[in-house]
Amino acid sequence: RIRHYKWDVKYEYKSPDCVKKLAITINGRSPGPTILAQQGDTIIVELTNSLGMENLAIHWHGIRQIGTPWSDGTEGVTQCPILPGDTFSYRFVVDRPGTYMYHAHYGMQRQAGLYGSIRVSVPDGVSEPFAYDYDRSIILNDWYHKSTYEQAAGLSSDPFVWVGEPQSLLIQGKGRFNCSKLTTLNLEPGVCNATNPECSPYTLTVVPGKTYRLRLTSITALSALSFQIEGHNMTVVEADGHYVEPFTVKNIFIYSGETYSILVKAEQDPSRNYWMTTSVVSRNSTTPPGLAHFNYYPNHPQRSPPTDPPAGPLWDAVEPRLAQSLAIKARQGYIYPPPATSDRIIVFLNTQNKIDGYTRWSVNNVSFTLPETPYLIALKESRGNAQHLFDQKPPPEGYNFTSYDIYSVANNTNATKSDSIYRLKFNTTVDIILQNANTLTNNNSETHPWHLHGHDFWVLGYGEGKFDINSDPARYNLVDPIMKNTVPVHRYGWTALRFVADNPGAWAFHCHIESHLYMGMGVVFEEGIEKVGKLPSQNMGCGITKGFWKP
Ligand SMILES: O=C1O[C@H]([C@@H](O)CO)C(O)=C1O
Repeated sequence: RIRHYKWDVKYEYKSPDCVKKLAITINGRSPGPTILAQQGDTIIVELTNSLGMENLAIHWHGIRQIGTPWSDGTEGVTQCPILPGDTFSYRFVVDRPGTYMYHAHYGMQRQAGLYGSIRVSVPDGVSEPFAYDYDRSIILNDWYHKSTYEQAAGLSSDPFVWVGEPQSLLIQGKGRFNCSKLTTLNLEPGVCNATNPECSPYTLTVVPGKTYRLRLTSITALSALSFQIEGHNMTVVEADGHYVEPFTVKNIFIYSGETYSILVKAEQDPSRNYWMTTSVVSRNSTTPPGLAHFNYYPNHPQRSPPTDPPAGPLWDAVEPRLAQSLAIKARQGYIYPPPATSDRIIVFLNTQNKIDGYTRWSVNNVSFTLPETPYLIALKESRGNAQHLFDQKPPPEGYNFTSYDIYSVANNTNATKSDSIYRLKFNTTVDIILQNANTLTNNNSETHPWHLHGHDFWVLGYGEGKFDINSDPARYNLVDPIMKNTVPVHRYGWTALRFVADNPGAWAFHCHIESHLYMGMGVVFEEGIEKVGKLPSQNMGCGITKGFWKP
């Protein structure tokens, strides 16, 4: 079946947390429309850029784009940006059931509000390994009052201006900023309006006794989150489109770019409402929790619960977060075991660096920059000129394991910027070890959610401290590891992944924190480029392809 959408993308004033701000909308909405599809459907999104003065690209996060690498929507990697006024047609197949998302992948545009849910159901006649009565999508997000322009300019300035903590957390696009705190930012009357219906709390109405599948998606710019429903347990059943061996928790940790399905039964006292809350973990954040109503029918949806919202977990407790990461296993009966060995092991040391006075993030001391010609085009359509279009020197496969101290501020004066890429032999098995380290601040290491385009990977293991190639692989879970497309690397820890390079194209792999990617925290993989079909001409028009057009 073909599902055809026509989307118009523009800036509009919105008040998602009661504070009026320019937000990017799709057909007037942020979050944008939910894509509802069935496994095997073809999705066509005809996207018109009505932003007026800004380019655009949309990434379909979690969709592998098998056979359509040009529809991945990653500006600079798989396509030229969509220019103001232009219409671009994304076409791809949703080949697996599960919970996914879409969002802007141009500059730091995602955090201006361009995002939404993708929900792919199983084909008719196929049943899922768990039961529920109702299915709902909930997107968690953080929200800044400053514009993307101010933030991006600060990040690429010397002296560096950090974006800081977000002002609000949004649950399904709604939050609530305390207007009395809006003193210095903007004093125009009407800028903060606590009675604006746009920022009335999100409510999920439940029928007593019924079970709800909540598809949680985090699309935060910065924050790692905990999500909890007062007085209710939740059973985790899906992660990034893969069934999880069920486990029950009181709160779930979710990192930017991840999705989870949880089952919640409405089995508490039905005479009242309950809080759903989300709060920041892993950063000592000033951002207040986001609040929503878990509304037992027939109570009024906007009636506040009689209790105080439950406090989330302590922001700096790493143990429970690591424990959740370790608890996520593939569901019995749905295990796709990884190949027993790999052909190549690449270690990615994550560091914060100063390069020419600018604050950057690096992988193995190389900070990523995008080339003028997107890689897919450079590799496919450069007519023999690819070597001039990006740095051909292969980027490093690891770091100096013996001498590098991950617990100290690095003296990485040798760090560089580069647009070189990792070229993977087609159909080989690749292991990636994400190694965390200290930032430029003493005694500080941050959590980074890494997202891979075009593939799912097996999560083989997590550990604390420095990964040891001689002993740690013995701890890998090769029996029932979950497959995901986004995974956290915890502070001062490592995360080991395995994937098969079987999807012809050029694929980004990066930290899903918007500012960190902007500051260079990513890499690109190429595999099987010779198997990629002819690129649609709509992907071109920048870099070397500018010269292809003849009147
Ligand atoms: O990239 C970042 O920069 C700041 C800080 O390290 C320097 O101000 C921060 O918290 C980040 O995550």
